[in-house]
Amino acid sequence: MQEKVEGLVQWLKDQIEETGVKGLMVGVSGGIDSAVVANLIKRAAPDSSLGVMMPCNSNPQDLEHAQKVVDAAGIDSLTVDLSMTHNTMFTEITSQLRQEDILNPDQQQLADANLRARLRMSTLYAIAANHQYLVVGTDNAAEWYTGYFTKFGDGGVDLVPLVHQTKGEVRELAKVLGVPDEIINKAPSAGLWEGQTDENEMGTSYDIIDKYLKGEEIPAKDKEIIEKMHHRTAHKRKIAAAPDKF
Ligand SMILES: Nc1ncnc2c1ncn2[C@@H]1O[C@H](COP(=O)(O)OP(=O)(O)OC[C@H]2O[C@@H]([n+]3cccc(C(=O)O)c3)[C@H](O)[C@@H]2O)[C@@H](O)[C@H]1O
Ligand SMILES: Nc1ncnc2c1ncn2[C@@H]1O[C@H](COP(=O)(O)OP(=O)(O)OP(=O)(O)O)[C@@H](O)[C@H]1O
Ligand SMILES: [Mg+2]
Repeated sequence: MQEKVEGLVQWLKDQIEETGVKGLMVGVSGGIDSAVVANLIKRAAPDSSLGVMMPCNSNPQDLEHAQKVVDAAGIDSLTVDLSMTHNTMFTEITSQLRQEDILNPDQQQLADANLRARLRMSTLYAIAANHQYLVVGTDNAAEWYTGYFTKFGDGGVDLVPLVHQTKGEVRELAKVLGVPDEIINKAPSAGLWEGQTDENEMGTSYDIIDKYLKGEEIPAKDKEIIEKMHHRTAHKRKIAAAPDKF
């Protein structure tokens, strides 16, 4: 794992060198993926790395966890509270829809959740432009393969260092990097609505997705869920479709 840490840190340093930017930044949620990225960017750019905490009508415990991550990593940080912006924007959007266009409650919850992820992306890019930093994403191999991220939200980033690491490998990296146990041991959540956990929403588990990615046998019902998610989200891993030139 130590070798992997060094390889990823070197890769991040190379990206700074090749692109000519001044540093790297990440949204810090209080979850394990962003905790690992915060530590990696701090090592790659000790004096020019930034963690941004962005509560958005979130559970207050997320912010406490995010602060613990920032403190343990020793990374510079700032907090931008997006709750009011989100309320105003979502209320204004839905008030403009015609009655017959009003979404069902599940679709509405998803639209609301994805708006939060995209407000975070907009915030990160506003700060990145100011600092001349790159925005570093946190998607791991399991999230990337299943498309379990918001297109142009948490998926809207410049670098994706963890994209070949299974969730299990992210946990191992977190231990080596000194991420607090409380963060390592909690259930992965997008925190996009009260009580959301990744594994409940997906209907399968990261352990099973990791096994699938390593070519190991998994139950047929999980295989079906994973392949369906992968197929349905192919568009998120490609650039926008364009017609042939004529
Ligand atoms: N075939 C196609 N070709 C091109 N574009 C296509 C398309 N199908 C849908 N689209 C477009 O994509 C949109 C749907 O994609 P998207 O907006 O991403 O939305 P969607 O995939 O429906 O939802 C995002 C999922 O990611 C989860 N998430 C989000 C953020 C963070 C985390 C986390 O783990 O922390 C998890 C979230 O809980 C939810 O399950 C559609 O509204 C449409 O605009
Ligand atoms: N409240 C938040 N403040 C700042 N960034 C956030 C916040 N919520 C989500 N993000 C960003 O969106 C990313 C995607 O969230 P995701 O839940 O997949 O990762 P995580 O929270 O780091 O880890 P876990 O999957 O274990 O919850 C986060 O890693 C982080 O960069
Ligand atoms: Mg999370």
